[in-house]
Amino acid sequence: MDKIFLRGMKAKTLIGVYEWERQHPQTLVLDLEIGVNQFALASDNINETVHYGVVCEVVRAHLQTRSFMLLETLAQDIADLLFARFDGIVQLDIRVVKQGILPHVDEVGVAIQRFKTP
Ligand SMILES: Nc1nc2c(c(=O)[nH]1)N=C([C@H](O)[C@@H](O)CO)CN2
Repeated sequence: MDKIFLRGMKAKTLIGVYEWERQHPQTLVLDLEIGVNQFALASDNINETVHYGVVCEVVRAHLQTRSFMLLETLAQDIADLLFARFDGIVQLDIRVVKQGILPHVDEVGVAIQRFKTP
Protein backbone atom coordinates (compact mmCIF):
# COMPACT_ATOMS: atom_id res chain seq x y z
CA MET A 1 0.00 0.00 0.00
CA ASP A 2 1.16 3.54 -0.72
CA LYS A 3 0.58 6.41 1.70
CA ILE A 4 -0.17 10.12 1.60
CA PHE A 5 0.19 11.99 4.86
CA LEU A 6 -0.68 15.29 6.47
CA ARG A 7 0.98 16.10 9.79
CA GLY A 8 0.21 18.88 12.20
CA MET A 9 -3.03 20.03 10.57
CA LYS A 10 -4.75 22.64 12.76
CA ALA A 11 -8.54 22.56 12.81
CA LYS A 12 -11.15 24.31 14.97
CA THR A 13 -14.20 22.61 16.39
CA LEU A 14 -16.45 22.45 19.44
CA ILE A 15 -15.03 19.54 21.43
CA GLY A 16 -15.07 18.40 25.01
CA VAL A 17 -17.11 16.99 27.84
CA TYR A 18 -17.01 19.97 30.19
CA GLU A 19 -19.32 22.96 30.11
CA TRP A 20 -16.46 25.42 29.60
CA GLU A 21 -15.42 23.47 26.50
CA ARG A 22 -18.91 23.76 25.01
CA GLN A 23 -18.71 27.56 24.88
CA HIS A 24 -15.93 28.13 22.31
CA PRO A 25 -14.24 26.14 19.56
CA GLN A 26 -10.83 24.68 20.34
CA THR A 27 -7.94 24.15 17.96
CA LEU A 28 -6.97 20.51 17.50
CA VAL A 29 -3.91 19.10 15.79
CA LEU A 30 -4.52 16.24 13.37
CA ASP A 31 -2.17 13.78 11.70
CA LEU A 32 -3.65 11.82 8.81
CA GLU A 33 -2.04 8.89 7.06
CA ILE A 34 -3.99 7.94 3.97
CA GLY A 35 -3.50 4.50 2.45
CA VAL A 36 -4.20 4.11 -1.26
CA ASN A 37 -3.66 1.28 -3.69
CA GLN A 38 -0.37 1.63 -5.50
CA PHE A 39 0.13 5.15 -6.92
CA ALA A 40 -0.69 5.45 -10.63
CA LEU A 41 2.78 6.81 -11.30
CA ALA A 42 2.70 6.44 -15.07
CA SER A 43 -0.11 8.98 -15.44
CA ASP A 44 1.53 11.71 -13.29
CA ASN A 45 -2.00 13.11 -12.91
CA ILE A 46 -3.49 14.79 -9.81
CA ASN A 47 -6.92 13.40 -10.74
CA GLU A 48 -5.65 9.85 -10.25
CA THR A 49 -4.56 10.32 -6.66
CA VAL A 50 -5.94 11.78 -3.43
CA HIS A 51 -5.23 15.53 -3.41
CA TYR A 52 -3.91 16.28 0.07
CA GLY A 53 -4.89 19.96 -0.22
CA VAL A 54 -8.50 18.99 -0.83
CA VAL A 55 -8.38 16.53 2.10
CA CYS A 56 -7.19 19.36 4.34
CA GLU A 57 -9.94 21.75 3.18
CA VAL A 58 -12.67 19.10 3.51
CA VAL A 59 -11.65 18.09 7.04
CA ARG A 60 -11.21 21.66 8.33
CA ALA A 61 -14.50 22.87 6.83
CA HIS A 62 -16.36 19.83 8.18
CA LEU A 63 -15.05 20.21 11.71
CA GLN A 64 -16.08 23.86 11.83
CA THR A 65 -19.70 22.77 11.41
CA ARG A 66 -19.66 19.96 13.98
CA SER A 67 -19.70 19.46 17.74
CA PHE A 68 -18.34 16.49 19.70
CA MET A 69 -17.93 15.41 23.27
CA LEU A 70 -15.10 12.93 22.71
CA LEU A 71 -11.98 12.91 20.57
CA GLU A 72 -12.78 9.25 19.81
CA THR A 73 -16.09 10.21 18.17
CA LEU A 74 -14.43 13.00 16.21
CA ALA A 75 -11.73 10.66 14.87
CA GLN A 76 -14.35 8.15 13.67
CA ASP A 77 -16.35 10.96 12.08
CA ILE A 78 -13.30 12.06 10.08
CA ALA A 79 -12.73 8.48 8.94
CA ASP A 80 -16.36 8.18 7.79
CA LEU A 81 -16.12 11.54 6.02
CA LEU A 82 -12.93 10.73 4.11
CA PHE A 83 -13.98 7.23 3.04
CA ALA A 84 -17.26 8.66 1.73
CA ARG A 85 -15.62 11.60 -0.06
CA PHE A 86 -12.52 9.96 -1.62
CA ASP A 87 -12.95 6.71 -3.52
CA GLY A 88 -9.22 5.99 -3.62
CA ILE A 89 -8.72 5.77 0.16
CA VAL A 90 -8.43 2.20 1.44
CA GLN A 91 -6.89 2.77 4.89
CA LEU A 92 -6.77 5.66 7.35
CA ASP A 93 -4.60 6.30 10.38
CA ILE A 94 -5.94 9.30 12.24
CA ARG A 95 -4.39 10.96 15.27
CA VAL A 96 -6.18 13.81 17.04
CA VAL A 97 -4.42 15.88 19.68
CA LYS A 98 -5.47 18.52 22.21
CA GLN A 99 -2.54 20.60 23.35
CA GLY A 100 -2.12 22.21 26.75
CA ILE A 101 -5.43 20.92 28.14
CA LEU A 102 -4.03 19.05 31.18
CA PRO A 103 -1.58 20.48 33.69
CA HIS A 104 1.89 18.92 33.38
CA VAL A 105 1.01 17.23 30.06
CA ASP A 106 1.94 18.61 26.63
CA GLU A 107 -0.59 16.70 24.57
CA VAL A 108 -3.51 14.30 24.98
CA GLY A 109 -5.31 12.54 22.19
CA VAL A 110 -6.47 9.47 20.35
CA ALA A 111 -5.31 7.46 17.36
CA ILE A 112 -7.42 5.13 15.23
CA GLN A 113 -6.77 2.90 12.25
CA ARG A 114 -9.65 2.10 9.88
CA PHE A 115 -9.98 0.16 6.65
CA LYS A 116 -12.44 0.73 3.83
CA THR A 117 -15.25 -1.79 4.03
CA PRO A 118 -16.25 -3.41 0.73
N1 LIG B 1 -10.59 9.26 26.30
C1 LIG B 1 -10.95 10.56 26.45
N2 LIG B 1 -10.81 11.13 27.63
C2 LIG B 1 -11.17 12.42 27.80
C3 LIG B 1 -11.68 13.16 26.72
C4 LIG B 1 -11.81 12.53 25.45
O1 LIG B 1 -12.24 13.13 24.44
N3 LIG B 1 -11.43 11.22 25.36
N4 LIG B 1 -12.04 14.47 26.93
C5 LIG B 1 -11.91 15.06 28.10
C6 LIG B 1 -12.20 16.48 28.29
O2 LIG B 1 -12.98 17.04 27.25
C7 LIG B 1 -10.85 17.18 28.43
O3 LIG B 1 -10.24 17.36 27.16
C8 LIG B 1 -10.91 18.49 29.12
O4 LIG B 1 -10.21 18.38 30.31
C9 LIG B 1 -11.43 14.35 29.27
N5 LIG B 1 -11.03 12.99 29.01
